[in-house]
Amino acid sequence: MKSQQKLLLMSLNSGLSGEILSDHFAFRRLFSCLYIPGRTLSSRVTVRCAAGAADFFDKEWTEPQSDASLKVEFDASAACKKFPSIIIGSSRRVELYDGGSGSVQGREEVLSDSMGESWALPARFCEQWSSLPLHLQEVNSSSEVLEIDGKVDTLLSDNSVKTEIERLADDPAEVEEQLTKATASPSSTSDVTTVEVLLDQPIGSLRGLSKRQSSQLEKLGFHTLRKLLHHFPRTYADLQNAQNGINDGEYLISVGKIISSKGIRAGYSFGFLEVIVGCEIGDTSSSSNNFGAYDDRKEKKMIYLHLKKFFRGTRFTSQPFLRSLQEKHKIGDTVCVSGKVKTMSAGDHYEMREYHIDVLEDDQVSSVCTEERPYPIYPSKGGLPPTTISAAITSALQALTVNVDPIPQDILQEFGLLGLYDAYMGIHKPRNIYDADSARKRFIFDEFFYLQLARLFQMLEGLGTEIEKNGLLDKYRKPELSSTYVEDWSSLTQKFLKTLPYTLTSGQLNAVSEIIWDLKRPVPMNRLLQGDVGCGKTVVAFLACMEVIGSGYQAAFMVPTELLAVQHYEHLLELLEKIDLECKPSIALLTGSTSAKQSRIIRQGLVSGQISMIIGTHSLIAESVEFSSLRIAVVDEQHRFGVIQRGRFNSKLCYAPTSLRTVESPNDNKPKVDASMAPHVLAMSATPIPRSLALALYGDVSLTQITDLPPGRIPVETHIIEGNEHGFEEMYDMIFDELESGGKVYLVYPIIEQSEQLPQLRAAASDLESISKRFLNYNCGLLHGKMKSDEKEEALRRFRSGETQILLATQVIEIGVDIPDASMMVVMNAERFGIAQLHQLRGRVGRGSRKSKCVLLASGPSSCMRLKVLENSSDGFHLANMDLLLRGPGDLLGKKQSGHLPEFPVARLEIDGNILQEAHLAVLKILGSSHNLDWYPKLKAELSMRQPLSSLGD
Ligand SMILES: Nc1ncnc2c1ncn2[C@@H]1O[C@H](COP(=O)(O)OP(=O)(O)OP(=O)(O)O)[C@@H](O)[C@H]1O
Repeated sequence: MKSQQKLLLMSLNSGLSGEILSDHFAFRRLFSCLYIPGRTLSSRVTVRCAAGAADFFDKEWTEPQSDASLKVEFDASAACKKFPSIIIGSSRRVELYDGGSGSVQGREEVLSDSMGESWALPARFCEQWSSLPLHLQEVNSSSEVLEIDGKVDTLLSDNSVKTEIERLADDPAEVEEQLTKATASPSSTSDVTTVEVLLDQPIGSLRGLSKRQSSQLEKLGFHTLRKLLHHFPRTYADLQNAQNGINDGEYLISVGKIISSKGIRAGYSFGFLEVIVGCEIGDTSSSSNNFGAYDDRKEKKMIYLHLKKFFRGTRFTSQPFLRSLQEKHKIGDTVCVSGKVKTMSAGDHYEMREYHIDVLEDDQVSSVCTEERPYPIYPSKGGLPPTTISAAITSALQALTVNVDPIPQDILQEFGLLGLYDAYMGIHKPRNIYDADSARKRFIFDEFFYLQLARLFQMLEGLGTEIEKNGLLDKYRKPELSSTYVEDWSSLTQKFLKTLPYTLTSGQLNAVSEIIWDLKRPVPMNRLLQGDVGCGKTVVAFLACMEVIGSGYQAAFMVPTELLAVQHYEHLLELLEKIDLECKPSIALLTGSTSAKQSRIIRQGLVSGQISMIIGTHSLIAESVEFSSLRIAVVDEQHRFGVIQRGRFNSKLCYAPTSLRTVESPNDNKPKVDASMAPHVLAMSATPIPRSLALALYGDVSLTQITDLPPGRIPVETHIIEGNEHGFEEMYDMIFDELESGGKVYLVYPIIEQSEQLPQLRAAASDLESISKRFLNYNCGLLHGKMKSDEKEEALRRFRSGETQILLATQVIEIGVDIPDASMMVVMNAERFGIAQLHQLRGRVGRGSRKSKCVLLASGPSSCMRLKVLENSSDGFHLANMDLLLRGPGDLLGKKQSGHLPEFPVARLEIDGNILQEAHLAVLKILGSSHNLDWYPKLKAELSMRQPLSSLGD
């Protein structure tokens, strides 16, 4: 039969389902169109597809089968191989609700409640698809079974639908066209209303919330469904991790019952709360346990988690206070506990000092324990229990519809993204951790996508002709890299280059050339210089400053700490020593410790132009500091500075180059700059960022990367040692050998003074005496954040000069400290530091030609495992990725970052650069096809609903 050859029969049992359908966007749209609120989930919908579409599937699927309720059971992977664009599992089934709680009935109620009765009516629904042929809109919602096939079409209660779909099926291109129109046509403005109406519904319209709860949610900023749905889980409980054995120092999530809760007064001004939770887990030690983690035959055992919180101060030791604490935790409550565990001397007892505890409702308990789904744990907000938030989110999810997505299907398809509906479900109700991860990807994509869309859209709007607009988009499609030859650098820059005690690496040379090219343009530069620790960024920035000074302007160099400011100042003075006196620029240092008198002299020098370069801390951006002609602001390790601070340089507009003492008089080659032009900004960072990021993010920020290290560097040999008695002896022996052979050693500590609460942590000041005694023939120094500025400088100076050979320090030395002959570092309680932080710390050694060592002392065997990545790699980018993987998926969400780049609630710029690139391409594609977004009304509406750009850190 003719139709048999070109028809694909698909029966959708249990709702509109079938992964394969959801992965082929044309089908998916068709189903979206056919979905009618009010139909029960058991309805079967069989759709006849065009021959071209049928070719997508293996032969047997093109043959109608005798069983009218043909099941979609096929080898999906075979189809995937044949058609790589089909990604199985990238979308959830087109289920409308989660599990049992989600019935159409429920949804209808929510919708009708929140949107008025009429919304749930088929006619109202079809209004959303105004461009669909009329008779398709008139489909009768009472059709229990809608099937279109030669054999079963009698079941159709409305022939018009059949006719239309059959007609469309004859021409696949037309199917596509109709469906595209249905979703993206400029005329389908009612879709836009749907999305806005849905996501931007006031929170009060949610079903199941009491007045008090909704006003509480309102107060906490959850004004709309959108706001609520963007309250992502902090982590997911995966009970499997407890089933697989527990190691000291591990992050554990477990469910159990509270068996005791006591507020204890342990001293005059010292009290603590101890909550004991008993959890039943699989006994891995049992020999009979060869079964899977959830196998019933597995033997169980109880473990006891002692959750402890300490309080210092007399008012925290009063009985009423302690009683109120203990009463907060009711014996018998089932709770989900997460945190780092420490083994206690009694077997099967573990202590948790930093933990989260969530009380579970009865129904949650069963879902956590039996479903094996990741269980989302929400951060509490403003005292509202996470369970209330979670319940509100569940209601909000029920109010969503599949067509809630403003991003067109073809873009989702092309970039392998979940639809928005699936993403919300995936993040809040994942079936497995991969669901949550795919959902996360979608939200990251959105963050990057809308930011870039808004920027480019605004820029396009400002342009007059189509040619100009296409020209702008072309610029973003093909970013050009430009650089300046050394011969074209100012003579001061060239002289400075010649006096350097080393030759620039090719990475440094390219970086300087790129930056100088920018400096010569009459528009403010906004450039990020990125390179791994110790690659030599400082000298590149110095050269950029020389270029500006050589052209008669001033430079400011801002660093996050006084230590670093002094270090850079002294380093620069040293480098300038060989420059002829008459052209030597005058340099000044301005920090919080600069005396008032000195500071006044410096400020006068800056205003008069007597000082051509200033190095300092954030005091540089104080209102009282003014410049005569500031032309470049270098911001070192800028992630330590807020965006606002950096932006404040812009207010220090430059005037004309006047009475500067520099040699080079302005010449004719000098660009004609606007006297009030904002200064160029050069930010420096060791945080690894993908190359595509800068342009993609801002459009006007350029990225320069140094990818090589100065020659002669020998990779730092890294040792992970367990901090037991034997480990410490081994470490001391290594220090001794290093000192004997003329090396210098940093000992890095997590804290300054020993603490009662954290007795397991080594402390810098407390260890000074014992280390000094142990290494009697050597001198020890101490450096930490609580010391006065001059004491810190002195400690560093003594270590640099070799007066001390051992420096006990805290993480103050993490950033920028440069003592090239320091050859060994020991990090105590290394697991207390993040991987990226340890990488930065380790970067303090191995900066010279001497072979260096780094010893990471771990508190227990499980921490050793985590630190192993540092033993195997010294690549900052790789380590940033590993850091994230090791911390687990829980940490992927809701992590705020600060710094030079916009703040993204979900995205992590160090690792999500590829998604950013995809979002960039998607934006170009969309704006390329519709400059004013008229073809994409949903997107246009979404843009207007999103936060203004300024709040994204611009
Ligand atoms: N081309 C080079 N050849 C040899 N040594 C160099 C070269 N460039 C820089 N150095 C030296 O390398 C050391 C590290 O340089 P610098 O402090 O600029 O690194 P950085 O990139 O700022 O590192 P960090 O991010 O750790 O602060 C310095 O002692 C510097 O003098």
